[in-house]
Amino acid sequence: MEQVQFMRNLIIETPSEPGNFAKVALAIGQLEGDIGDIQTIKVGTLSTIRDISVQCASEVHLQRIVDAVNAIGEGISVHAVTDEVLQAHEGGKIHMKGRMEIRSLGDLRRVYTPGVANVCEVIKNDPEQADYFTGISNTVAIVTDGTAILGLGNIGPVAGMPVMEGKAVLFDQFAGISGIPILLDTSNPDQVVETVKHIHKGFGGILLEDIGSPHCFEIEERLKAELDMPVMHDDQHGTAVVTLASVLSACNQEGVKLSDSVVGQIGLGAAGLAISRMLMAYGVKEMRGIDQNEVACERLAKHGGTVIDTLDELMATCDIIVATTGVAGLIKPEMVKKGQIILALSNPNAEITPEDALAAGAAFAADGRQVNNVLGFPGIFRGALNAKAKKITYPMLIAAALAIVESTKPGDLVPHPLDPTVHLNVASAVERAANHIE
Ligand SMILES: NC(=O)c1ccc[n+]([C@@H]2O[C@H](COP(=O)([O-])OP(=O)(O)OC[C@H]3O[C@@H](n4cnc5c(N)ncnc54)[C@H](O)[C@@H]3O)[C@@H](O)[C@H]2O)c1
Ligand SMILES: O=C(O)C[C@H](O)C(=O)O
Ligand SMILES: [Mg+2]
Repeated sequence: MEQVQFMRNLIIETPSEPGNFAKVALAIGQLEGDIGDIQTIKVGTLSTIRDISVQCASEVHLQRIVDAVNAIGEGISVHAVTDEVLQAHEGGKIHMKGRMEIRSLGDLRRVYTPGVANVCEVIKNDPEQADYFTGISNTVAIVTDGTAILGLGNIGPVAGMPVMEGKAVLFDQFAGISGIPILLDTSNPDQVVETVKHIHKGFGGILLEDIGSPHCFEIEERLKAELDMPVMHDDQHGTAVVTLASVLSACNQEGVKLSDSVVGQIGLGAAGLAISRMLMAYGVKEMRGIDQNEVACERLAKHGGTVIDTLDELMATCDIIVATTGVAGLIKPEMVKKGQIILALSNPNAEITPEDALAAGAAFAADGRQVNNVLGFPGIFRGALNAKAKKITYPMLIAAALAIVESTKPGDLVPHPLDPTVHLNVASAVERAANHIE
């Protein structure tokens, strides 16, 4: 047999009758695939689905095994071949779970009818009691139309669901917030605003996620104006907060002032424009920017930035470079200026890897895995919800950025996302800013 090199999991459906799994095992075994763990995912009356791990020698060997299983016929088929990342997503990453266990009829009557009716009456007579007797004030809608999923582009809301589930897991783990994905099948600002307004009563806040530009700007502005609750487009402001924090940390460590620095922003979409606006508001000496889209460039100019004609010119004239284009490898090592700070933030793949940027002479370099809005949005919403804030204001965002700077260890650009103190510090700074406490 060829040398064993890797393991894959095959999701295989068989009719729910004895003997069918044996046929699958035989087909795999005859080709010298080595069966490991077997997990039954679903048992239905008609068919059963199992996750079978198989060690294979190569991709070609794997394909032969898949073909052999499919060739059995008789209702047996391979639905998917997964790896460890896909496996971590099987069944989805989130699940709505009760906070009470119902063990007795007494419990049932307290948690459900008739007891619950009294709670409904309490809330009917004083709607603010919903803050105490429901989970609404601790629940945030994660709303996407799927038009700018990471740097993958307009792949639709369903394909973007793994990102939204990921944001929900981060909300839960870092801020104790229930995040509920809402997938919209429209990008029309009127319809998005109308839909979110009609569902907002079940939520304490709205996180807009991976909604592309330019429609994201109108959607966020209108929702902020029309709803009395925290609304934030993560890719704009969550990213801008974390970027400001990392730029401040880099400047502190280099002994330079942001107000003496020229910053170049590559990509002026949702993330890029918000980063530019925040850095300008924070007093950067000059904000330069470039985008392949003329309207995006005009937006930067309208907000006081300088549009630059070529990427080479931008790279050659700025002390700090931030890139949010979604285009992997856009920045070539030969474009990097010695001593530059380079934040290439596109996910899943950066415009230049930190290793390449540092090797080319950058003083500091990071990518979108390190400088990531995960450092911002959980704590920002925790703080806003704690303060019962009606809006997420600019001072709250600046407070969040400064809390991230304070949580950063010397020598680092940003804190470790698994360091729970950063999320607590951001939450507390945002809550204080919302309550105008210095
Ligand atoms: N690290 C983070 O926390 C973080 C947060 C938000 C977004 N991002 C990343 O930033 C990227 C953009 O996200 P977005 O929400 O701003 O998307 P977007 O679609 O709103 O903006 C992308 C912009 O880049 C421009 N662009 C594309 N190719 C270009 C090129 N070759 N030269 C110049 N401009 C170019 C587009 O015209 C557009 O204006 C994504 O890859 C996303 O993963 C990272
Ligand atoms: O999702 C992330 O990892 C960060 C950001 O929201 C992005 O769109 O890339
Ligand atoms: Mg995003």
